[in-house]
Amino acid sequence: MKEPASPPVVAIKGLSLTYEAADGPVYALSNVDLQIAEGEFISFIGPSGCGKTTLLRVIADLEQPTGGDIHVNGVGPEEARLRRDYGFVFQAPALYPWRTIQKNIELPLEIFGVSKAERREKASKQLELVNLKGFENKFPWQLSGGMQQRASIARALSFDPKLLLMDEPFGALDEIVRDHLNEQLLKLWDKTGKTVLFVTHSIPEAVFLSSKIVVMSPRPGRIIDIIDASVLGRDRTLDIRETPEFLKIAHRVREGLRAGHSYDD
Ligand SMILES: Nc1ncnc2c1ncn2[C@@H]1O[C@H](COP(=O)(O)OP(=O)(O)OP(=O)(O)O)[C@@H](O)[C@H]1O
Repeated sequence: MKEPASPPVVAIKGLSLTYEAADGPVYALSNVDLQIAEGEFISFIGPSGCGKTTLLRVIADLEQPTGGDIHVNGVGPEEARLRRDYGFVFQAPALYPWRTIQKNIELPLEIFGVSKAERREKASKQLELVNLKGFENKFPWQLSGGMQQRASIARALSFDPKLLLMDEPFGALDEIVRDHLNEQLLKLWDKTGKTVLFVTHSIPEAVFLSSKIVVMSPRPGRIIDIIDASVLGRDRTLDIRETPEFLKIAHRVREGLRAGHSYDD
């Protein structure tokens, strides 16, 4: 008999968000429907202004939608946030320069009042997961950009959230470093079984990392295609990017982006 499907980690129905700007309304999200299952790696891709960041921020309870429904692990975004269901990684590592790497990773735990011994243990586990063992006593400025971003991933994972939200985390890094981090992130995903929501502008990055790719379009911000990439398996290495299966998915993403592009951009 078939196992009953577990409830979606993120369930979004008819979601809209309109910003009231000085020169009129901005339709950042319009009628978005999306279901994300546990353990998926979902990338959001689309041109600037299509609402990728807004969608992530709504899920993280950093913005309030103006219409529709959203549930995260079966509750509203606020309750999920208070329950610490999310970790958030931003484009800039945003580490505190006066704290060591260890102390930066411990920070969310410190805020939540976790004891010193437990903080140490949890931070050490995450340091190992992102391959930063041995760098715990360094300051952020002593680390490369890629290492700093790995430290901010460890910080987001410090209280072991079920959901990792990543807003263009590798956008500012050069291609070689980015490739390397993509491989490490896939391994981390496989090891931890987290559900990852990842914003990117890069087609190869989206296809390489994801189990599903959500293609978005601006004015109004909306989803125009959802592409299943599970045919690529979970155990991927960078050379998968040369395979016909990979190129076929990349082609479909590109077609989606082209169809949703307005040429007055
Ligand atoms: N606080 C705000 N007030 C008014 N408009 C906003 C606000 N935040 C975002 N917007 C607008 O909402 C739209 C969606 O923005 P959002 O940042 O979500 O897009 P994005 O797809 O993440 O873009 P990018 O790829 O450039 O980061 C854009 O037109 C943006 O200018």
